[in-house]
Amino acid sequence: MSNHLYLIGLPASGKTTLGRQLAAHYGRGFLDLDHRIVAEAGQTIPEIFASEGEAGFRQREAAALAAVASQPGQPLVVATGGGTPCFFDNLAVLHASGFVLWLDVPPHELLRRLARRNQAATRPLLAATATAATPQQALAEWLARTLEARSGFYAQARLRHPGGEVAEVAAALEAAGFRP
Ligand SMILES: Nc1ncnc2c1ncn2[C@@H]1O[C@H](COP(=O)(O)OP(=O)(O)O)[C@@H](O)[C@H]1O
Ligand SMILES: O=C(O)C1=C[C@@H](OP(=O)(O)O)[C@@H](O)[C@H](O)C1
Ligand SMILES: [Mg+2]
Repeated sequence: MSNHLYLIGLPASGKTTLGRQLAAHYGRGFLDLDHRIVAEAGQTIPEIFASEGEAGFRQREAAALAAVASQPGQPLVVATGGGTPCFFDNLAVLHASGFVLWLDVPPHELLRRLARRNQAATRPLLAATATAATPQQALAEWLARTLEARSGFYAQARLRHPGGEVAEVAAALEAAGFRP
């Protein structure tokens, strides 16, 4: 098992964005689990959801995580997808193979980021909110509902942090016991 640094949290919490920055900061490789799933499937995330349903996507996600967790070589910074820790035994796999950071960004900030053009288009779970009569309200409700359902998983992270400047997050990680 490896010693990866995993980022977990709701969509738009910045797992991909901050993950890349942390990888550069620590001189580690960066891996986005969703990008790996897309490369292996030869389909986009919305295409996978359309052809195989969420169940098919979750199978692919668990398989991709298991492969990353056990891959030999240098430890990486890994951005997971928003649902990754909440299915199968993925949370145990995360803890067994690295340090888990929950990017806990307030829902009003997630709402602001996700309301931007095209953010819902690449995230099939949000697609229905974009075509709702009141998209902002539908998005806010989805975020509240999803945080409620997932917070018990997210809260098991070694560190809960709102994100921000990479040096600040790195200092918090090291104070919480992360060894680069
Ligand atoms: N700290 C931040 N401040 C403002 N916007 C951000 C921040 N982090 C990410 N974003 C923006 O939010 C959107 C989603 O970020 P992303 O890194 O893809 O999140 P995730 O991988 O958690 O879904 C992107 O448009 C990104 O530019
Ligand atoms: O929250 C989720 O269940 C999902 C989040 C997405 O990743 P991001 O959190 O990077 O948007 C992606 O894995 C898929 O659309 C499902
Ligand atoms: Mg992402």
